[in-house]
Amino acid sequence: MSNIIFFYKECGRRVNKEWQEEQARVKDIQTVIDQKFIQLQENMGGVKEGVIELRKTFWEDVTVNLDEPDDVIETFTSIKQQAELLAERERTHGQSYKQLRQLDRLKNSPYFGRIDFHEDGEKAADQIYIGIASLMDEDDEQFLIYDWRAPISSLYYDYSPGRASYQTPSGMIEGKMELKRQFIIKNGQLKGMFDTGVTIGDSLLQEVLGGNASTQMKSIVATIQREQNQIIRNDRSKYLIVQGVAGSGKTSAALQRVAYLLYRYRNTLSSNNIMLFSPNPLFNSYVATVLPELGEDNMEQTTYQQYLITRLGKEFNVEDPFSQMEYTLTAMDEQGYETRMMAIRYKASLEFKEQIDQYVTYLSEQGLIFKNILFRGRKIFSAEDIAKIFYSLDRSISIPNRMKITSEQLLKMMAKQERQERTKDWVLEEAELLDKDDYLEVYRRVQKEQEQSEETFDDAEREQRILAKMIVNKHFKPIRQAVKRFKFLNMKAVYRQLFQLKESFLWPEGWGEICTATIGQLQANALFYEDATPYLYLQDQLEGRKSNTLIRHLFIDEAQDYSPFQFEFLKQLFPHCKMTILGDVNQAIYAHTINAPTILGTDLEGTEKIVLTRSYRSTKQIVDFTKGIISGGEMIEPFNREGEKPVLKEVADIHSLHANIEACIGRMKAKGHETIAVICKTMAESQEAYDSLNKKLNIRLMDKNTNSYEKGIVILPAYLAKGIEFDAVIIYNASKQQYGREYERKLFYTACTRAMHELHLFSIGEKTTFIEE
Ligand SMILES: Nc1ncnc2c1ncn2[C@@H]1O[C@H](COP(=O)(O)OP(=O)(O)OP(=O)(O)O)[C@@H](O)[C@H]1O
Repeated sequence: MSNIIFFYKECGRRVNKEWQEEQARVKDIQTVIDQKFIQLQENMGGVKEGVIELRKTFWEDVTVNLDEPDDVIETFTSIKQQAELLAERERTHGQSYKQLRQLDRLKNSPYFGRIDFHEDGEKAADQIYIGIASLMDEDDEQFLIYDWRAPISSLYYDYSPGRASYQTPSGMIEGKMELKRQFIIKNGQLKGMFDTGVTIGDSLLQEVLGGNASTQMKSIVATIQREQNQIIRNDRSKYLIVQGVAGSGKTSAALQRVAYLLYRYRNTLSSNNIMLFSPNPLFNSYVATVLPELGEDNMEQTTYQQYLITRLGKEFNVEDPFSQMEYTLTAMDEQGYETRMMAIRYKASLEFKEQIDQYVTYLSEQGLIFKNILFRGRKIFSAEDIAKIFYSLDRSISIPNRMKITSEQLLKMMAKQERQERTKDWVLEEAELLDKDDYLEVYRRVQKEQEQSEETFDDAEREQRILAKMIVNKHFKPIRQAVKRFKFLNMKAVYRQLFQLKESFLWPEGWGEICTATIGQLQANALFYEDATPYLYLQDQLEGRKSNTLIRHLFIDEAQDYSPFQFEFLKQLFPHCKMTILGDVNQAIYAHTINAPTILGTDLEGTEKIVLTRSYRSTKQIVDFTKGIISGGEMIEPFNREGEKPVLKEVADIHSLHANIEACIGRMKAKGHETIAVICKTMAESQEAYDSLNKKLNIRLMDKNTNSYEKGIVILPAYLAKGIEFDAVIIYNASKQQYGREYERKLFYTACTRAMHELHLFSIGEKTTFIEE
């Protein structure tokens, strides 16, 4: 940073004067912020007291009168008005609190950029200062700072001085950019400033990227690159697909895009309308601070596995993708391995989806399997009865609608059975065991009936009748609910049957073995990861789609890991959503991606594609090394940041490996690297490495349940390091034996591209052939 200050102070009187003017402006802005802060606090005090007072006196201003129906309505209206008033005050208070936090952030670093833009037809250029939020002057008339997401701010990211234009809701504005300046302001002090050319502050980017890796992702608003800005501000496409090389800023751009959308559509879109699907829980927490840092609430975050568990977790032991990955990487010698690999690939494909669609057509005519409905252990409807109802309905009605009609008919018939049940002996017996609360309830109902009915009944008889009704109703309730939720469909058996049908389906080679393995698994109430999506897809075709309409924008990060089948399923789940899909084909590490299309190749209507080829994470030396691992790596351009060349060392055995790694870690620490990762191929290898290295080093083992990490030394398998980065990376054993199959090439690439400043590779014996000479 000192270079930049030095540069400016040494550049003569003119520059010095400008420096002073800018420093003075920073001071002036601070004064305005202080005034606004005080004013807002005063207002807030009033609002806060108002809220407390209103909560206290809530019932005093409400007239409660329940005598006549009209009075009840009036009371209800009065409570509603009071509640609305309170909610409004609470909202105002919440907003003011948010503004206070925003001012606090601005005070430290009010802006990072300035452009002087001379709009065509205007007399002079305007000075536009750009920061993470906008700020008006004391009279709320002029912008002192423009939000980085404002239309005019895009000039800063898209142009160098010269002719420039930007889009506004009312059309294109053209003009000339006369100056583009970058600032570094910390703790309210101007620390550096320089005028920039084409790209935004190469030097500033150097500074930012040269720093230590962080355990939480940072916002990049001050240094967004032009190509990233195209992603962030894209308003048009239904599907925005970003293929970006490792470290090209896909995740960063995605998060700034969320902030942009929240700003651009602030009247219609809020953070709970946006969802991010991320690769694992660790990644979820890694990115969780970016939006709050920008003054926005976090979007909804989930992983695909979390979704699967919500829907299937109660019925099955659902395998997670990491266990599947561990299997595909370690079980090569186990019996049935090839079959499983084949199954993983086939069940991820659109061919399998088509077979399921065909199966659904078949089920429309025959073959649906139902369950008996039991009441107190007694069958009240047999599976056959239900099948009869279902298949007696007109075949032109869709399956989900027929399910609905069947459910309604069953409910009707159940109501009849329920009435008959009330006179049975067990009801009387149970009545004797009722507790006090139940009796009170019965008494209350008896009273009510008495008031309403003109006939006179024997109270005891009335009581008995109500009691019986209550008891039977209680027992029927869960069954009724289950029927409403179509639980009478034997979904597990229907899915299993798919693997038992031979005729009229076009099954792939090896299908017989796939079927045996799948059925075995289902019988143990377990579901392979590759079965979970097809299972839910089939269920939704039969029971009706469960679509989420709250989410209006979906972000899928690490999208290369999703299968075409999963993508179809997601589209069905989020039918009205716009999607931003980000990934890197070279990091497609799951077995289903072998020789298969990824969703990054999607070409649906409304798709726009952006390719990022510049890598910002790693030094030039690391990028030059990693681009040699994959085919087509020539197109990857490193950002010009120098570092040491990656080092590979072949060692004789595991003892020597550990001794070398210990020494290497010692050197890394001495150089000031704060996050150092020993990346293994699998969890099994990570555990082994940990057990040994742990004896001498303070080291943490990360597994699939880890959801945050601190600075220090960590050991983890490559597939969990996805999306995150470290100052220094040590590849535990880059041998030919470990990384020998073509399938492991991308895993190896993913591991190596996690390094920001230093990469060290060790190999027991001969190194992998993925490393070029
Ligand atoms: N414009 C930028 N300004 C500053 N830093 C940037 C910029 N773009 C990317 N970076 C930095 O580069 C690193 C990689 O970014 P990010 O993780 O978003 O890339 P990615 O494409 O998602 O990577 P991967 O696919 O390898 O997980 C991060 O440290 C990020 O802060």
